[in-house]
Amino acid sequence: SYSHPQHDQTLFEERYLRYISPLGKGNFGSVELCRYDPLGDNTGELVAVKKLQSNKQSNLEDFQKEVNTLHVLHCDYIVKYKGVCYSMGRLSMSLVMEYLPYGSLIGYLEKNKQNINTRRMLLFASQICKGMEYLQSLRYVHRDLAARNILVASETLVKIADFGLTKVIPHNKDYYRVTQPGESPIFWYAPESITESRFSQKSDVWSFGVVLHEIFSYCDIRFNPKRLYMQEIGHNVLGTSISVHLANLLKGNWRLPSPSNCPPKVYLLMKQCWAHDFDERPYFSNLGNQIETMIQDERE
Ligand SMILES: COc1ccc(-c2cccc3nc(Nc4ccc(N5CCN(C)CC5)cc4)nn23)cc1
Repeated sequence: SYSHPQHDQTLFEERYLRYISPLGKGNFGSVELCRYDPLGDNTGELVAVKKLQSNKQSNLEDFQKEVNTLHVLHCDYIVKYKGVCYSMGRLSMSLVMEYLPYGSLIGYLEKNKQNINTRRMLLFASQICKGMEYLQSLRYVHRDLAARNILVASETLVKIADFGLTKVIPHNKDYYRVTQPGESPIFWYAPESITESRFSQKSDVWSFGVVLHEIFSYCDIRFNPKRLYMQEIGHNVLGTSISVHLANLLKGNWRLPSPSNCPPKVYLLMKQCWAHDFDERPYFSNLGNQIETMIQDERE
C-alpha cells in the first residue's frame, strides 16, 4: 500500500526543470543538476534532482519513503528537501533538493588536502555528529553513513545526504532489523549489522568512526576502508562470504589502522566508535562534545 502522500508537498513542474549535468548515482537512483527556471530567463535556482532509476513498485515505495523521510528533516547539517516533480507520462517522480556546489566529501578532501588542516576536519566531523544527533532525536537510523554520502555546502559546512536506506526505529525497540539487505556497504557496518542485520543508533556510531577514518585519510583511495579490510582479509578468499571473514576479523579485534598524521586522540575516538559491544560505544552527543573540545585545543 502507498504511504500517504504529503499534503503540503512543494510541486516542481517538469516543464520548468532544465537539465544541466549529471551529479552521480546513489541508492536506487541517479542525481542530476538542474535549474528550476519558470521565467525561462536563467534566473531560476540550481537544484539537485534525484530521479528514481527503475519504476519497479518496490523501488517506488522505497523512494516515496525516502521523500517522506527527507520532507520532515529540518537541520542545518542535513541536505534540504525542496519538493517533488511528477513526470505524468512515465508516472514516475523525482526528489528535488538544494544543490551543494562543492560535491561529496570524497572529491573535496582529495582535491583540497593541501589546505585542509586538523581543525577543519574536526569541524566537519562535529557537524556530522550534530546532524546525526538530530536524526536520532527523531528515532531515525541512517544505515549508510559514509564520506560518499556527506556533501560539502561551503568551505566550512558539510551536510548529511542520501536517506535511501534510512529507517525509523519502532517505539518499543531500540534497534531495527532489516529483512532483505540489498547492496550492503558492509565495510561501514558494525559487527551486529553484518551478522544479525541489526541496526541502531550505535551501529550508526560505528559507521561514523569509519567516516572519521575516511576524513583523516583525506578520502585517499589507497586507504579507503574496503581496500584496507580486503588487504587484511586477503583477496583470494574463496567459498565463505567476505562478510563472514570481516565479522571474524572484527571479532578478533582487528581494526582499521590509524591514518598517517592522524592525531592520536582522534584515532582513540575512532576506537571508541568501534567497540565490539554496541553498549560500550559513545552516543553522538558525547562524540560531539569530545570533538568540540579538540577543536578548542587545536592551536592551528
Ligand atoms: C551518489 O551521487 C550523488 C550525487 C549527488 C547528490 C546530491 C544530493 C543532494 C544535493 C546535492 N548537491 C550536490 N552537489 C554536487 C556538486 C558537484 C558534484 N560533482 C562535481 C565534480 N564531478 C566530477 C563529480 C560530481 C556532485 C554533487 N550533490 N547532491 C547525492 C548523491
